[in-house]
Amino acid sequence: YEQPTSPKQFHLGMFEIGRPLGKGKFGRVYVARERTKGFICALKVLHKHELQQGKVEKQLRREIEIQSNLRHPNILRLFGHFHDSKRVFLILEYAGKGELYKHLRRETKFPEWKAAQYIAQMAAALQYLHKKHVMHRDIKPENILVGIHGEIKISDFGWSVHAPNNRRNTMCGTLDYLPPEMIKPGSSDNYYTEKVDLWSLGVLTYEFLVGEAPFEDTPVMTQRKIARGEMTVPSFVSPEAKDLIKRLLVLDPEKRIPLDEVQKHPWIIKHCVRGERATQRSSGKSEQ
Ligand SMILES: Cc1cc(Cn2cc(-c3c(Cl)cnc4nc(-c5cn(C)nc5C)[nH]c34)cn2)no1
Repeated sequence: YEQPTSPKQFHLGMFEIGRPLGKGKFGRVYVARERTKGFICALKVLHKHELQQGKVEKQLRREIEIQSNLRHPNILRLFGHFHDSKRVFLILEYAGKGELYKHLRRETKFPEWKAAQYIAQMAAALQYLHKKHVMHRDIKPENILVGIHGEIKISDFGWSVHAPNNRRNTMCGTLDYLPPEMIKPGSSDNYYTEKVDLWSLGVLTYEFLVGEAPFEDTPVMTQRKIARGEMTVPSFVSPEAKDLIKRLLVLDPEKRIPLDEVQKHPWIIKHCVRGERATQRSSGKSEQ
């Protein structure tokens, strides 16, 4: 389908609402078809009173402002938004294979070739974001969707901001993905930059390959392990993958491997080179 022209005003009557696709903290997502052109999208419906109670209106405004200006194959498109008396509606790109974390839970962990291709796509999307001085700040499997061709799409820019950010924001949800600079209380220059996403990329790489996050523990222990960078990589993880994880999970944000080097890392090159072998491997035809 051609993507919707951008009429200034969208409204609910323009859409035929289909089955619910999922639910989040402040609402639900439905598959929807835009009536005039038959364009399929995902309609995220958020309830205003819940947004007010959760004090997340400003965050939603930022999510809309940031995500509607992004154009990248590994970032979920936000085509538009509208509201009625009780609800806010986000018109989002429909990701044909759904939520990545459900695939990860079902498969427990990903084979190295799949994890490497996902991490290469994440690095490309983050490089695009960081060039625009946007940091996502909430990279985790729950905020990644899978497109119809198996490509991944970062979604949920509710925590994204323009870098650098001097304000401390109370984060909710899992601590697992937080970098040390966001949990260390009272560090003098308690500002952080887009390098927070490099740490989260390291946590994501680990979780794709191991099936659990590297610092997973009780909240207190998790914070302590993160602050000390204490984690062990199981022996079944290849030395190349372990090397990339270790270069991302560095306490000093300035010493984390930059995204352009992530994309040239031996583990990424080994699994993502565009040759016949790589495609054979990814279809599982050749030796693993
Ligand atoms: C509120 C709220 C719910 C969620 C989580 N969530 C995201 C989706 C979703 C989006 Cl935003 C876009 N495309 C999707 N495609 C699917 C899907 C496709 N298949 C075959 N199965 C599913 C499920 N889900 C999509 C749904 N829930 N975030 O905020």
